[in-house]
Amino acid sequence: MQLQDVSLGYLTKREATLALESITFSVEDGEFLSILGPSGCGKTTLLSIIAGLLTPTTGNVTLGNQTITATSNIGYMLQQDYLFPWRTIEDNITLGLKIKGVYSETTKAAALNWLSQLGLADKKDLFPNQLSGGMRQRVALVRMLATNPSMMLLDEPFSALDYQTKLKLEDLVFQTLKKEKKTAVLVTHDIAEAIAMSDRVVLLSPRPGRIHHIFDIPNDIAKALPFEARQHKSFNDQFQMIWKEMESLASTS
Ligand SMILES: Nc1ncnc2c1ncn2[C@@H]1O[C@H](COP(=O)(O)OP(=O)(O)OP(=O)(O)O)[C@@H](O)[C@H]1O
Repeated sequence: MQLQDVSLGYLTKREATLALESITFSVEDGEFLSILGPSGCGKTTLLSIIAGLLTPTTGNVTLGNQTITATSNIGYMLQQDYLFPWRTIEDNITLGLKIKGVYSETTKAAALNWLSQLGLADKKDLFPNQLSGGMRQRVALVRMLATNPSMMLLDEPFSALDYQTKLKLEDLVFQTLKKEKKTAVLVTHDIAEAIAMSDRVVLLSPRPGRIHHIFDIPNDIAKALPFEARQHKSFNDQFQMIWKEMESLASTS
């Protein structure tokens, strides 16, 4: 996936806001990339552009050789799980298949297999309000995987969870996406989460959102499970380095 000189301005009746300016980077196939930055720097806007939901004012975004659009095969996992409360877990995880017109015995079996791999086989006939927050996010992960997307977009998917659940789910998501060799882009406020999960971290500066720096996470951290990565002796050095850069942004904005 490639972003080339992407800028986006929001126009309201009162004012024009340049939310993003000259954003250029690429994400390699199978790479896990995080976008980090202070509130209002344009992270969600950037993710919406990558998803094809917003069209950049200038520049372009391509996946393979094609410009990304809202119909590109991209999966989402968001802070809220957005499961439909009146549908069973099975109906929720197969809904995307039905919408895309690819629902069949084979694709349904694959979705149920994911549910089983993520430890929720016995929950398929329950409704979302009968599950814990962590389980619901696992269902959201299954729903995303069921349509076999080319790329996964994760917008703060762990931030509403308690700390223990969050750490466990980070490992599960990381392991699953790596096993499937999926390309993933994560938006987060959390420096430690970005380091623990990613191959690279893009730090945005605010007003307008620009690339401040792209950090390469050393392999011994990037390739380890997030929980193990957090225990690594050089993890804290990475944290301090990115923390200082974020602090410098806060003091200049
Ligand atoms: N629909 C909109 N109309 C006008 N301005 C907008 C709109 N959405 C976002 N903005 C502005 O664009 C800028 C970037 O917003 P965005 O939500 O992308 O930032 P963010 O980094 O995701 O913030 P946060 O971390 O707080 O969620 C902000 O100045 C915001 O006020």
